[in-house]
Amino acid sequence: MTRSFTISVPASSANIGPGFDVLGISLTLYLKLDVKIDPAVSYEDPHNCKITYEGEGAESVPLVADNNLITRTALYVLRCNGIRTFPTGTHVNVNNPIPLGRGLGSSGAAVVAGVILGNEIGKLGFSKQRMLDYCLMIERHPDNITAAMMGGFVGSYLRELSAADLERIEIPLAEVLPEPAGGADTGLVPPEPPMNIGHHIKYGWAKEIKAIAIIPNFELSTATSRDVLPTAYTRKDAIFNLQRLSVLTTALTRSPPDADLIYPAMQDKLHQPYRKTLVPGLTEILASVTPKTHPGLLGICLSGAGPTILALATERFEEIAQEILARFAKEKIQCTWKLLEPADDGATVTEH
Ligand SMILES: Nc1ncnc2c1ncn2[C@@H]1O[C@H](COP(=O)(O)OP(=O)(O)OP(=O)(O)O)[C@@H](O)[C@H]1O
Ligand SMILES: N[C@@H](CCO)C(=O)O
Repeated sequence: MTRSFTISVPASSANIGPGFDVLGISLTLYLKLDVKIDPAVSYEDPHNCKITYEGEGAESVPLVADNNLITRTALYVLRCNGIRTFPTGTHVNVNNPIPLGRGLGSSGAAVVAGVILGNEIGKLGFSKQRMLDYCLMIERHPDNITAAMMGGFVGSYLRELSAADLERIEIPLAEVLPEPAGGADTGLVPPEPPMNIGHHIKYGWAKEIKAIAIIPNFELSTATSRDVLPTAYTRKDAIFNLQRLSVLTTALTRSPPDADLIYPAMQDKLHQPYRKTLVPGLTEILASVTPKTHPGLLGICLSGAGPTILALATERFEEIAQEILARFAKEKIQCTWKLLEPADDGATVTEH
């Protein structure tokens, strides 16, 4: 029997200033997979999976099942559960409006979509909480993943694992995800993730607050943007962030939002100062676009690992965006911008 369904997963912005690897907001820009399984159709593919792709990344994303992040993740979930390939006649059409490598959680959305695809195809019946465990074996900081899966404004942490569980999660990624094998099934059975790796809480969100994403026209991979960070911090800098984080999570829930409280609470000393070498103009933009110069602005930060800038505001969205666009233009960087809101439902599956 033919089956078709759509998986929808929102973009997300991690960190929100001081919440490095901890805070995430899902955003109303959705990666969509239209999946059709027709056993009467046979695709010439060793994994029985035909991938078609539209949108961001169409020129670069591989369309081979064991090489594409979405389907490779789905294969990992299936193989952990004793299923080697997609069912005969699987067609996955990807529609992706989330720009790649810009700090808007494109890889998080792809991993969440892949885990849900594996769960649906294998009829595994996992809860979102269990699916998060699978996601966290692949993308090992919980901020984007949790926001994309659960939706809304979320805080998350990784449970301290037992020595045995730690061994399972610390194995190299190549041994978790099936390696592209050019068609041959290596027979590898990947390790199942430990239970309940990630814990999260969903905060409220003041209805007046919208998110302006200013997206530069260059990619910055998360790996490169993490490579510039120090391995140790001073007590002073750790306390600086913790103090702000403790205020920010509640300040963003209060109506009307208080810019005097939120703007300073979105300052950070753990990642943004080090990433300025990778995002020309970053320090100047963060310091000069303020609630005083731009009424309506609440706070401003680097979105995830960058280079996108996220400005939270209640009004004058166009004006704020144009100011940041002009500042990037002085650095010879062209940008686009989008006005977004938290995507409350997170990832969803709709049967047709
Ligand atoms: N829809 C997709 N299909 C296949 N691969 C994807 C897709 N989206 C992202 N990827 C993979 O993820 C990479 C980008 O991941 P990266 O973590 O560097 O950036 P990001 O997730 O966009 O940003 P951040 O994690 O800072 O929010 C891409 O280069 C690509 O390999
Ligand atoms: N918290 C992560 C998000 C990027 O995926 C970082 O800033 O490196």
